[in-house]
Amino acid sequence: MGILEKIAEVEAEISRTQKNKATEYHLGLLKAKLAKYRQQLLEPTGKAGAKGEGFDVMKSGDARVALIGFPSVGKSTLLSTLTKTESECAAYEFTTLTCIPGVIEYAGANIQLLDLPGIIEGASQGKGRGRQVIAVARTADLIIIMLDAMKGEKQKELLEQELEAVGIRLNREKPNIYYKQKKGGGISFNSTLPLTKCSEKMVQLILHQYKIFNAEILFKADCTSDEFVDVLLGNRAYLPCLYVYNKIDQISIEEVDRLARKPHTVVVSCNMKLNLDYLLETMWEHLALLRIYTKKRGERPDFDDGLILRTGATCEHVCHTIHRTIAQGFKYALVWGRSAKYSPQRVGLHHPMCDEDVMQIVKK
Ligand SMILES: Nc1nc2c(ncn2[C@@H]2O[C@H](COP(=O)(O)OP(=O)(O)OP(=O)(O)O)[C@@H](O)[C@H]2O)c(=O)[nH]1
Ligand SMILES: [K+]
Ligand SMILES: [Mg+2]
Repeated sequence: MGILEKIAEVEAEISRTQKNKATEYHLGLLKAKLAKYRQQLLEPTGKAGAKGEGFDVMKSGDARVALIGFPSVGKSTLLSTLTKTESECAAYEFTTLTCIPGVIEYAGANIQLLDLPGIIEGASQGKGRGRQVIAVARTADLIIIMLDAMKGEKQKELLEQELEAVGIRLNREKPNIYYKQKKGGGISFNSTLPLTKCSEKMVQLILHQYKIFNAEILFKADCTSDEFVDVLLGNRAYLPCLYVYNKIDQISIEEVDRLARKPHTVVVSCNMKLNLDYLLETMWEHLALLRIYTKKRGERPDFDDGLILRTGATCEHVCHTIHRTIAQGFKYALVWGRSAKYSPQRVGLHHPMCDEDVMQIVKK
C-alpha cells in the first residue's frame, strides 16, 4: 500500500471514530500515525528529490511575504498593484505558473512580496504545484492567505488544512514543551501544571509508536497530544498569517462588515484599490519588525535612515547589522525609547530592543 492510501485510510478511520472519553487514546494515536505518514511523504528518505523542489527565488530585503490562495483570487493583481513588478493577471485559472517576486517599500523597510501559482485542494499531497508553493510558504516571514470574498469560507478552511498537513502552524505559538531524546534511562515525564488535554499515558503511547523508549519530557503548558507530536517531529513552521478577502466590490456592505471583523483579517478590492493602505499597515504589524535608529555622541539620530530588525532582536543584533566587528569593541550602549527603563539607559549586548528605539554605542 502506498503512503497516500495509508494516509487516506487513517483519515477515514479518524472521521469514522466518535470523539469521546473511551476513544481518546485511540484517536490520539491515529493522529500521531497520520503525522508520521505525512512526515514520510514530505521527506522521502534516501533519494534526493524533495530538495530544491521549491521555486528558487533569492531572499532579499528585510522580510518576505508569500501570497497563497486558490487560482484567480487576485494574487497577481495585488502584486502588480503594490509593487513595481508586473505579474500577469487574467480571468482564467493558473495564469501564474512560477514564483514572481516584487518589493514593497514601507516604513523604511523593503518587504519582498512573492506572487505564487494558485493552489488547490490536495496541494500538500503533490497536486498541481502545491508542494513547491508550500515549500516557498515555509520560507516566508508572513503568509497572506488570499481569498475570494464570494467563496472565502470554504477556501479558507481548505487552505488551512493543506498548510496544516505539511507542518505549517498559522498564528500559533510554539507549544511550551521541553523534549529531549536520550540514549537510556527510559521515559521521564513531568509537567509544571495539571494537564487536561493530554496525559503521561498518551505521551507514552505516542512515543512507543515512534519507537522512542528513552526521552525526557516536560510540559510547561496545558498542551494537546497533537501539540506534543508537533514538538516530537520538530520541523514545524510557526508563522504569522493574514487573511485577505479580495473582490469586496462583488459583495454587499453587510457581508464586507462581517468579514472585516474576523481576527487577522483585511478586506480589499485590488481592482478598485479599496483598503490597500490598511492592508499594508496590518501587514507591517503582523511582520512585527523593529526600526532602530542609531546616533553618534552629541549628534541627533537620523530618523530617515533606521535599521530594520526582527522581533526579539537584542543590542547585539543591532551591532551585527551595523558591522560584524562592532560587537567585539562594544563596551555598553545608551538606549532611548520603549525598551529603556529610563532614558537613556545603559545596556549590555543582551538587552532586547523595541520598535523605534534610539541607540548609541560606546566602545571600549
Ligand atoms: N471584481 C474584482 N475582480 C478582481 C479583483 N482583483 C482581481 N480581480 C480579477 O480576478 C481575476 C484573476 O486575477 P489574478 O490576479 O490573475 O488572480 P491570481 O490569484 O493571480 O490567479 P492565478 O495566477 O491563476 O492563480 C482577474 O480577472 C482580475 O481582474 C477585485 O478586486 N475585484
Ligand atoms: K488568474
Ligand atoms: Mg496569478
